[in-house]
Amino acid sequence: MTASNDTPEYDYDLFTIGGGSGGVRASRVSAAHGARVALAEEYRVGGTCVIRGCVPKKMLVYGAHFAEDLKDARAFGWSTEKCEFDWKTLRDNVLDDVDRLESGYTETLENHDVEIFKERATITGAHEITLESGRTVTAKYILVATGATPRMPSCQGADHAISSNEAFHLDELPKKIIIAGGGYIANEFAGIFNEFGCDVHIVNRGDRLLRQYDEAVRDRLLQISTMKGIKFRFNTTFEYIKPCDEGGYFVKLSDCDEEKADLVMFAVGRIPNTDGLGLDKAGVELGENGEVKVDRFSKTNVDHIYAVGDVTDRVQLTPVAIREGQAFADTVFGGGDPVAVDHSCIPSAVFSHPPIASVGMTEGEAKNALGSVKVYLSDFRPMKNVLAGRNERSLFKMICDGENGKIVGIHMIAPEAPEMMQAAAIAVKAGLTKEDFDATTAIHPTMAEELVLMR
Ligand SMILES: Cc1cc2nc3c(=O)[nH]c(=O)nc-3n(C[C@H](O)[C@H](O)[C@H](O)COP(=O)(O)OP(=O)(O)OC[C@H]3O[C@@H](n4cnc5c(N)ncnc54)[C@H](O)[C@@H]3O)c2cc1C
Ligand SMILES: NC(=O)c1ccc[n+]([C@@H]2O[C@H](COP(=O)([O-])OP(=O)(O)OC[C@H]3O[C@@H](n4cnc5c(N)ncnc54)[C@H](O)[C@@H]3O)[C@@H](O)[C@H]2O)c1
Repeated sequence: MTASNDTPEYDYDLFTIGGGSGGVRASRVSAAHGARVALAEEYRVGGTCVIRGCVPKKMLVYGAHFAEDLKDARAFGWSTEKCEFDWKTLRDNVLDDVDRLESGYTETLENHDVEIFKERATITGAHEITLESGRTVTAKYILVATGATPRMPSCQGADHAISSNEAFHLDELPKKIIIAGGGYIANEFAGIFNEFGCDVHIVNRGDRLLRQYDEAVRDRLLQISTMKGIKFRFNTTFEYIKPCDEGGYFVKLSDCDEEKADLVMFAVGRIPNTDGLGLDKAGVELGENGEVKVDRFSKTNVDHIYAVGDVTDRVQLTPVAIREGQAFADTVFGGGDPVAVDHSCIPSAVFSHPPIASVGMTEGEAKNALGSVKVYLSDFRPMKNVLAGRNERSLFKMICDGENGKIVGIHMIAPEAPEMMQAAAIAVKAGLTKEDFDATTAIHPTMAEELVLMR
């Protein structure tokens, strides 16, 4: 594209606010299409996923899993009695790798001639952006890719609690931690802290964990997590958090006696970052949770302002933000037909211990949508767990359309379930049937072979 020749009246063809998964992809690809691009990032280039989300979280999950592997190793003949865990070593290695990734993302943008402003940006006019330093610039298009921020409930003393942002930087591990929430972050960090030997308590406002996942895998996670020592309380809210003179906090939950904990963490959802962004100055419409409202091409009600990623509160996942950023760049600067992201059948995973992975409809959703469904189950103890004496069963569940056998959902809880699900999701997205799976020869001995052997 040759937008630079078409728009000499603006400083840039595109100004992206937010250097996370969506903003970086959109900026890099727009620049590759020939646009003159600038990007503002108020914290660190790479955004939530790279700096304080998926990537460092997954490294902690790996680190935590050694606790079980080292224990299980004894049944395989290894002596591991003298093994010790040092939190600071893991924390610092993870933070060093985050630094490395941040440099990589910055370099990629610079190699594509994207100008980076390492400061907060706000919209101050239809095409005008003002940087924290006071500098004002103009752009033909503005992309809002500001992500989301942890929601902090408003009980007395809520400011004593940490969010996932701080969890990566702790000076020491808490002996006892109370985690509010029952979603992705609560379950992932409960698994991490529990494996490191902390006494973990999950407190959920509602009556179920991970409500968007299939009931069978959710129940299995609750059962295994309880067996591993994580404590759960449902239908409970926080009344207060008060600091204790000798360190830690007094915590009062509804219907419970006051108790002591070393740390309280809130993981109760994330709210779109639109506060004070100046979207009102440009007439951009927001939804009731502050999310930027967009059409299927990620365009707001204002023709030259687009939004991608968590700030639109469609699906808060990195690969979705990246796809939306790519589609935006191709639509606006690619010179071809507009590209919309298909938000159906998105696979996802919870990196709990063990992890959950899922694609498509749950059994309940399928029954509501289709009426007649056929469900196949495989409930098994992985070979490695049998030898290790680990009493943890895995569960695979396949939901098919009762009329034509088309697979409409697969749900798993098993070691490496997310790795297996990525491949299975291709088949579900492509509309394959149970017969197609049955026609595929198993790879033996694997856990994944259960996918083609289900009855
Ligand atoms: C603990 C945790 C674990 C997660 N794990 C996973 C996972 O395993 N898999 C997965 O798919 N997803 C995961 N996610 C979700 C994933 O991180 C997000 O969906 C993804 O990062 C969204 O990308 P984004 O570009 O929309 O926003 P972000 O990556 O949040 O980027 C937005 C950027 O905008 C910047 N910004 C905001 N306002 C301004 C402003 N006014 N001026 C300048 N800069 C601004 C912010 O500093 C931020 O860097 C996790 C999230 C968390 C919190
Ligand atoms: N593996 C992954 O892909 C991954 C990992 C982490 C985060 N994420 C993304 O980040 C988003 C945010 O994660 P999250 O775990 O914060 O939110 P979530 O929406 O997954 O879960 C929020 C949970 O908090 C509970 N809750 C709400 N208010 C509460 C209160 N006052 N007290 C106690 N419980 C309360 C809800 O019932 C719900 O169970 C996710 O929706 C997901 O899109 C993805």
